[in-house]
Formats: sequence, structure tokens, C-alpha cells
Amino acid sequence: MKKIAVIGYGVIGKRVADAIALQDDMELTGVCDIISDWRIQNAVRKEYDIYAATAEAANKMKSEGISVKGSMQELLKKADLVVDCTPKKIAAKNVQIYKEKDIKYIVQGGEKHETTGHSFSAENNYKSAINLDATRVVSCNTTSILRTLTALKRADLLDYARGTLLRRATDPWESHLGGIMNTMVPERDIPSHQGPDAQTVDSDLDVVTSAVKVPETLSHMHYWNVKLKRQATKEEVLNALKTSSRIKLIQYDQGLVSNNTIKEMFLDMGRPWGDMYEVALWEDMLKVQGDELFYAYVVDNQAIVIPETIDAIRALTGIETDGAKSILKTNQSLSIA
Ligand SMILES: NC(=O)c1ccc[n+]([C@@H]2O[C@H](COP(=O)([O-])OP(=O)(O)OC[C@H]3O[C@@H](n4cnc5c(N)ncnc54)[C@H](O)[C@@H]3O)[C@@H](O)[C@H]2O)c1
Repeated sequence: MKKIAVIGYGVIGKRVADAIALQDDMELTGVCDIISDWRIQNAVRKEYDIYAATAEAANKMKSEGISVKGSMQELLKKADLVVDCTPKKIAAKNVQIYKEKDIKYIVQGGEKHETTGHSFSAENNYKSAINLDATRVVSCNTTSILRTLTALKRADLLDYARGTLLRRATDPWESHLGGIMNTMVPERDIPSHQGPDAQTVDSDLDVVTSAVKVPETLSHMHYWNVKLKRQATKEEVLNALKTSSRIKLIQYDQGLVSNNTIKEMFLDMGRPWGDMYEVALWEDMLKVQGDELFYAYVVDNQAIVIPETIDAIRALTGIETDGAKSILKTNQSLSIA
């Protein structure tokens, strides 16, 4: 049983920790953070072992009545692999520690590809991550791009793709701190970074993205124009997309007309935090015109990278060398149909 540590128990870290705890071929050794408030109390309630990243944090946690198991160094000694879910740039600094300790590590999409030299998206390049020392699970937007375009590529339909991303302003729990209102803020540069980021996983993809930040917090939404290699039918395209178990085809005509209605459906389904691990792509909206394809989908930025991270753990530790088997196992544990 591989022992996995989670550093950074925030939006992504708390979800990764729960997902690890659900697996039968890995165990959660502990979670490590610097916070001592209600957020880490959630981990206390779940009876996870708690470690403090600094001496100061350890003292603060203890003063709040939290039983601290030890320091980050002590946690690392017990683990076979660490998943670093700290904010952008902090993980890149921690990498030095992981290298010194000779422990395998996974970082999240806020870090640069160069931090690990390998970027991961399960349905695209699981095989290339097997037994590596490190990888980076690409960001939420990039994961969605890779899932959809990889499915079209597998069916030999994809020539090139051009996408416009509507990006959520901030995460819901942090809405009191910032985020935009009554405006839309386009990114200065085209391409935005997500297209080139997808190419760190699959350099063959011809993909260009533009992005605009919008005043809501539930999810991202993407609009894509794709040039197909040949004229195709809508059915062929849908069959290609159906080869991904992590794309959920949804129907506008079933009342799923917005990101809030989709979120409500996932809450009704009983998913933790209403998490949607899948890309929710509108089947009835999707349009094929000759060799051109048009579609739109919603990305739950807080959730989509969770199954990817579980698969990355299996690949790096080598506990499963068949990507399809890992994906299936992860899907079953998270109730992804
Ligand atoms: N939030 C998203 O929608 C989202 C989606 C995909 C990927 N990501 C990526 O995941 C990573 C984490 O993002 P997040 O949104 O979960 O951040 P977050 O701010 O919600 O959580 C980060 C956690 O790390 C803790 N932390 C800070 N410094 C630390 C240290 N030195 N040692 C230990 N813990 C420390 C913080 O206290 C916090 O609990 C980033 O790379 C981000 O780009 C985020």
C-alpha cells in the first residue's frame, strides 16, 4: 500500500485528500498546512493526521487544540509520494525539499511545466508518467482542453482547434476577498496560456486559446471552433467524445441551460461539494457544419483535476501500469459513470 502525503489543505488539497482516502491501493499518510482555523478543523473531523509546515504553524495549531502529529519533514519521512497543493510558486520552492529527501512528488497546474519536466493528463499520457519521479497535473482549463481534443484526436478527426475561455473570477469561498463585479476582463495576450499549456502534454495539438475573466465564481465555460480533418456527422463526433469517460454529455433541452443549473444537478447527485469531475458538454448545442465543429462546455475548476491527481499517483508509484485500468478504478471510487 503506497503512502501518500498532501501538502496544502485548500480548495484542491482537501479534495485530493478525500479522494486518496477512498482508494484501496494507496493510503493517506497525513495532511500538512499552515492554517489553524475552520479549514483545518475539517481535516480533524475526518480524523486525518495533521502536520504543520512551520514551527509557528505548529504552535498556533496546538493553541487551537489541534493534535499535531509532527513537522512537514516528519510527514515526508513516512510517505512514498507527496502531492503538493499549495498556492502557485510555493510548490515550486518545496520541490527542492522533495528532491533532497528523494521523494516522488506531484504539483498542481499553478506551477510551470519546468518544475517537473513532465505534465500529466490521464487520458492522454498516463503511460509516459509511469515510475517517473515527478509530474505536474495540468490546470483545470488545460485538463478540459486535453480531454476533449484527445477524444477527437483518437478518432482521427482533429485538425486544429480554437477556443474562447470564460474564466471564473475567484473561488467561491474566497469571494469576500476579491474577484471582479460588473465587468469582464479580457487577457491581454492571444494565445492565452492554456493552449500552449496543453501542448506541454501533447506537442502535436494545434490549439489556440483566448480568455476573458467573468464576474461569477461557479465554474469556467469554454466555446470551441474546431476544424476537422474531413467532413463528419454529428454522430461521429459524439461517438468520439463518448470514448472519454470523463466527458459528460448534457442536454440544454433538459433544463441544463447555465452553469448554476449544472452545479445544482451535481449537488442533487450527492457529490461532495457538488463536485463535477467531468467536462459537461452540451450535446444538443454541438453543431457540425461540413468539416467544422462547434461546441461549448462547463468546467468545474475545483473538481476536474481530482481524478487526474489520483491517476498521476498510480502512474508515478507504478502501482498500476495500465492507464485505462487506473482511470476506471478512480472513476468508480468517485462515482463517475
Ligand atoms: N482553485 C482551483 O480552482 C484550482 C484548479 C486547478 C488547479 N489549481 C492549482 O492547485 C494549486 C492549489 O490551489 P488551491 O486553489 O487549492 O489553493 P488554496 O489557496 O485554496 O490552498 C492552498 C493551501 O496551501 C496552504 N499553504 C500555503 N503555504 C503553505 C506552506 N508553505 N506549506 C503548507 N501549506 C501551505 C494554504 O494555507 C492553503 O490551505 C495551485 O497550483 C492552483 O493553481 C487550483
